This record gives sequence, C-alpha cells and structure tokens, in this order.
Amino acid sequence: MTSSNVLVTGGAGYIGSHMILALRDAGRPVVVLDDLSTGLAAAVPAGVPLVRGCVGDADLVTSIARTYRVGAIVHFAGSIVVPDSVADPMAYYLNNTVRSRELISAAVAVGVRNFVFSSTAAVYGEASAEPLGEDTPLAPVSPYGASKLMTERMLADAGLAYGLRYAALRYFNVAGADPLGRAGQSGGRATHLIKLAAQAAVGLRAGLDCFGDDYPTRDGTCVRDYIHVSDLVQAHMLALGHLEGGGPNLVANCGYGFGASVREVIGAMKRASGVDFPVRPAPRRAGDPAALVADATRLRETLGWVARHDDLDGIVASALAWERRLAETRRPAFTAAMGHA
Ligand SMILES: NC(=O)c1ccc[n+]([C@@H]2O[C@H](COP(=O)([O-])OP(=O)(O)OC[C@H]3O[C@@H](n4cnc5c(N)ncnc54)[C@H](O)[C@@H]3O)[C@@H](O)[C@H]2O)c1
Ligand SMILES: O=c1ccn([C@@H]2O[C@H](COP(=O)(O)OP(=O)(O)O[C@H]3O[C@H](CO)[C@H](O)[C@H](O)[C@H]3O)[C@@H](O)[C@H]2O)c(=O)[nH]1
Repeated sequence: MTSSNVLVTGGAGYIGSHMILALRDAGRPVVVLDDLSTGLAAAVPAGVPLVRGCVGDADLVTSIARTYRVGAIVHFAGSIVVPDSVADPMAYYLNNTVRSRELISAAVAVGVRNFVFSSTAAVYGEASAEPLGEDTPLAPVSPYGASKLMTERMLADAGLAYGLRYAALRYFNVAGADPLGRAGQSGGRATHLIKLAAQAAVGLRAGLDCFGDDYPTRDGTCVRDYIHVSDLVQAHMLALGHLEGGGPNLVANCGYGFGASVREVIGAMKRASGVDFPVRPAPRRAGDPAALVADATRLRETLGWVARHDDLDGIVASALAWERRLAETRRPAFTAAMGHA
C-alpha cells in the first residue's frame, strides 16, 4: 500500500466527505482542498487537514502537493445544479472546466501521477438507449454536462501527452448517507429528490412537487438509477487502487442498472418515515430525460466492484436517518435564535 497523501478536492461536500471516511478507514492519509462555497468545514473529520481555497489556484495546489507529498487527486470540487448551469453557463464553465484545467495542469507540473474525476450521466444528454453503456454517444444538453465532458476530454489529452493516469467516473443519481451515521448530505440548498423528500418527511418543507407525470415510463414519472453514496465511494477506492497498481485509464458508469420512478421514491420515503407528506403534481422540469439507467458492466468487470447497498428502501432510510440527525442538531440553534433558549 502506498503512503502518499490523497488530495480530495471538494472534500467538505456531500460525496467528498464520504470519500474521506473511506480513505481514512483504509488507513490512507488525506488532505482536503475546498473553497466552502457549498461545503461545510464541519463535514471534514477532525484531524484531516482542510485547506480553504480554490482548485483553480495553481500555486496553492502546487504548494499542497509538495507539503503533503500528494500522490493522487480525487477531484469532486465543482458546481452541480443543472438548471443553474442553464441560467449561468459561464459560471459553470469557469468553475467546472477552467478551474479543472488549472488543477490538472498543476498536478502534471508537480508530478502527481493519479487522478480520479467526478463526471456525470449528464454527459449523455437525452439518451434513448437503456441501460446506457459508456459508448453511448456523448451529447450533453446542459452546460453542466458539457462542462464535465470537457474535463473528461482534458484528462484524456493530458493522459496521452503527459502520462497522467486518470479515471473518470460517470455518476448517475447519488443518494443516501454513511450507514454508520458519520456523514450525509448537509449542504445549504437542496435540489435532489431524495434529499427533498427526506426534508418533507422531517417537516422541514411543506411537501414535494412531482415534476411531470406524463413521461413514457411505467407510472408516468421520471426514472433514475439511484446509487448509494457508499457504493459510489467504493468505486472511487477501487479506481484509485487500479491506477496506483498500474491499470489503464478508465471511464466508467456508476449506477446499479435499474431505476426507480419519482413516485416509487416518494412511496419509499413515506413508508420509511411513516409521514404522508403532501405531493403536488407540477409541470415537467426543463431538461429532464424520461429515464437514465446505467450499464455498469465495465465498473464491475474492470474494478471488481460489487454493489452492497442497491436497495431503494435502504438508500431512502439512510437519507432519512441523516436528515433526522440534522434536524436534531438544528433544533437547539433554532430555539436559541428565536430567543427561547
Ligand atoms: N450529487 C450527485 O448526484 C452527483 C451526480 C453526478 C456527479 N456529481 C459530481 O460529484 C461532485 C461532488 O458533488 P456533491 O454532490 O458532493 O456536491 P457538493 O456541492 O456537496 O460538493 C462540492 C464541493 O466542492 C466545493 N467546491 C466547489 N467549487 C470549488 C472550487 N472551485 N474550489 C474548491 N472547492 C470547490 C464545494 O464547497 C463543495 O464542498 C461534483 O463534481 C458533481 O458534479 C454529483
Ligand atoms: O422536487 C423534486 C425534485 C426532483 N424531482 C424529479 O426527480 C428526478 C431526479 O431529480 P434530481 O434533481 O434528484 O436529479 P437529476 O436526475 O436531475 O440529476 C442528478 O443526476 C444527474 C445525472 O443523472 C446529474 O449528475 C446531476 O448532477 C444530478 O443532480 C427528476 O425526474 C426530477 O424531475 C421531482 O419530481 N421533484
């Protein structure tokens, strides 16, 4: 096992904070770079160095790489809200593409050999095939997807030109929380279905909108391949080991190969919580494909990845448990702020 540090960018965010736990559980030293734009310092476990700054700051990245003897970068930092990317594409190309370019350049210049990147199913766009293999034509329909695809392309070119070794993992819908309750999705503005449903279940919001019920799917609502964050993080651990062990560069989907509809997710959350929160029918959300389901054969066959949490009820229950924990920790602060302490 290598003892060089792993630099986790975006480690104060949802997925990055779970990755830190997995690296620490495996005995790997970690350093985090995060600008805390959506992440929380409290999400970084005590004892893990957190450098507050931007991945586009090449001098800072170089200095971290030297100080901590970084041998690999796992790059989660980025902007993630698809409709925001439509409203302000330049902000997304800056934060996701331009700043990734600076990070990759600095990594190459300072001699970091291995790089794992958070890509997305959004690179496929309005895909018609199901499940989607990695060879599906890449035709992102949002600036978010395009900004990530450009970073994949930079990695491929940097691999050819400079020998950078990389894995680009295309996540489908990431959900759930650490089964031991050490981490979850905490960041400020929630947009993801399972997080919003959990908030409705704990009474943080009055209910939920169901965006569209006339899609060509089994119940008319959109189908997504929800992957538990712990299974996703395990794919990163395997990808890292694969690169460090000399395996070839890799692009791989991360999902289970089957999907759940919006109605099925809502039903699972109501069952798990026992709360019959209101669900309002709402118009389709712009840019939502009817169904996105991964063909994850490559992930299984190349990395030996095995899904361990591929059960919607379990995913939803872990998200709910985390939301309840957040509600408990918020309550005293809220009471104090209202002058009732
Ligand atoms: N959540 C999903 O379903 C999903 C799906 C596909 C891909 N992804 C990708 O996974 C990655 C992590 O997503 P997440 O859900 O944990 O989001 P998140 O917002 O919780 O985490 C992103 C983190 O990056 C930090 N950050 C943003 N820009 C930065 C910058 N320029 N420099 C330094 N830090 C910066 C934020 O403060 C935050 O801590 C993202 O790249 C996202 O595009 C997520
Ligand atoms: O209040 C809500 C929120 C969501 N939805 C629906 O639930 C489904 C899932 O929506 P999410 O917002 O949870 O996730 P997306 O599928 O839009 O997108 C996620 O997965 C994509 C890849 O599949 C990208 O990676 C993106 O970053 C990530 O947010 C969609 O049909 C959406 O319309 C609702 O009906 N009501």
